[in-house]
Amino acid sequence: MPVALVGLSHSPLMGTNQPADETVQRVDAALEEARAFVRDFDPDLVVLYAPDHYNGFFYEKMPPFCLGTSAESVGDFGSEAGPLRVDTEAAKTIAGSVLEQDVDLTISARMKVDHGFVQPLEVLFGGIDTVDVVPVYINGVASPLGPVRRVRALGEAIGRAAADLDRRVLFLASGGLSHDPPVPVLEGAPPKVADALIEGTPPTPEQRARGEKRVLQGALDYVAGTSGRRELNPEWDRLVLDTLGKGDLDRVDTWTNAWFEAEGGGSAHEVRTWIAAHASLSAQGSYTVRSRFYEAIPEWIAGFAVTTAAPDA
Ligand SMILES: O=C(O)CCC(=O)/C=C/C=C(\O)C(=O)O
Ligand SMILES: [Fe+2]
Repeated sequence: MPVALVGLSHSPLMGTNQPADETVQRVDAALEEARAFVRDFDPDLVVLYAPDHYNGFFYEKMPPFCLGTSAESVGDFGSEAGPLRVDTEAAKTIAGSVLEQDVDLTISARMKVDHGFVQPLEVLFGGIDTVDVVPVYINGVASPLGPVRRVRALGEAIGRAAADLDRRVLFLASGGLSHDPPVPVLEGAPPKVADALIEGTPPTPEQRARGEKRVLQGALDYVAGTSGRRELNPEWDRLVLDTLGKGDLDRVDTWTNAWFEAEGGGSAHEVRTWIAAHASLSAQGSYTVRSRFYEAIPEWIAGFAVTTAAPDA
């Protein structure tokens, strides 16, 4: 079946804490190129790999991966709230096939998602209800994390499952690359924060506003060079993009979580979504990158990339 891939960084600060006009114009051009690629491919199903930022997944039960047979956006950081257009039948078929392939997978019949899922749908498709989606959560923030080879195994299994569908499937990765925004951490958290991370008590509007302000302040500190957090790392980001672009997934298998954090910061684990999407594409043979944009954008706390890829003929 026809397949294609788009990799897209997300940032909750896109549109609110804008970098210089020239940067915005370059990003817009890259996004327009990705939109043209998607229009040309004309997918009728999007397998969307994205992380969560303690809006849908909590430590009471924290799965490494979860496929939604239905999903609803919480609407954080001004992202669209409401139900995603999940193709429940396709989601169930893919989940069943993955499990049959000996890869464990949690499913959710009522998955809550945040800007990590919503932003790529808004950017590429103009909203959360314009294209059929199978949302796949990949834990990229809540330690402990398993080895990235398990992400590859999941991605390949989903790729094989998608091949059995009579659909035009776009594998879409949301997140990464190097970035270290102020996302809460359970270890050492004060009791109230720990409770929220474990139990997932929905934040009040005031609490949500405080979290969003904290991220904005984090970005202002990044720009000023006073954040004290891991700097963006363009060299590392290019290495990651080169390796994924070449389809060298055996090398990816050797990457450790400690290396991700040392080189890319705490949220660099979001690259897991890119690994999953490339593994899905690789399940149908070799592929070639069709376009690639990269720029380190401190205003968005993001090593920011947009890439497209398609199978070799
Ligand atoms: O601190 C909070 O309450 C919210 C933190 C948050 O959601 C940060 C998100 C950052 C990204 O999604 C990112 O940079 O990838
Ligand atoms: Fe994120």
